[in-house]
Amino acid sequence: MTDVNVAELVRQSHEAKQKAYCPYSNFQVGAAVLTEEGTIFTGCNIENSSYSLTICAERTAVAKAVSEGYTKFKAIAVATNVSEKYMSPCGACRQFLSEFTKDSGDYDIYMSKPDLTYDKKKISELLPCAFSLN
Ligand SMILES: O=c1ccn([C@H]2C[C@H](O)[C@@H](CO)O2)c(=O)[nH]1
Ligand SMILES: [Zn+2]
Repeated sequence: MTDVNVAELVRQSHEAKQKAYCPYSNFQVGAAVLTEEGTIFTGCNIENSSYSLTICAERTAVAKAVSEGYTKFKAIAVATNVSEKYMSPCGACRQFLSEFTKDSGDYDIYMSKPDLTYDKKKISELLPCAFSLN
């Protein structure tokens, strides 16, 4: 079991934000997910000219982790350039992140501002009554 270095996870989410492919919204988002084993996977939002095909940063990071064989998460950090409030994930991402509470337990999400301050919540706080087949 790995301890969470929150400052490092938040820092990596902001670094990932720089890779955002967002020519339509110019709204950069980064994410960094920490696995139970201690590996960090990062991701950014990836937009598309067919707008609805856009992939959010949170899902990019989790897809990278899962496709490398990691499904147990301790925490995920999300970064934007918004300094007025802590931005929380969209509904689709909340459901996507909830899926992995089955393997991980109810893990933490750190929503952060550009100054690297953050708000911590549980995935279940963001999406109570998540859809689940079991
Ligand atoms: O949870 C979210 C919500 C939005 N976005 C991205 C999608 C789009 O590229 C931009 C503006 O909505 O932000 C994310 O990456 N994560
Ligand atoms: Zn999303």
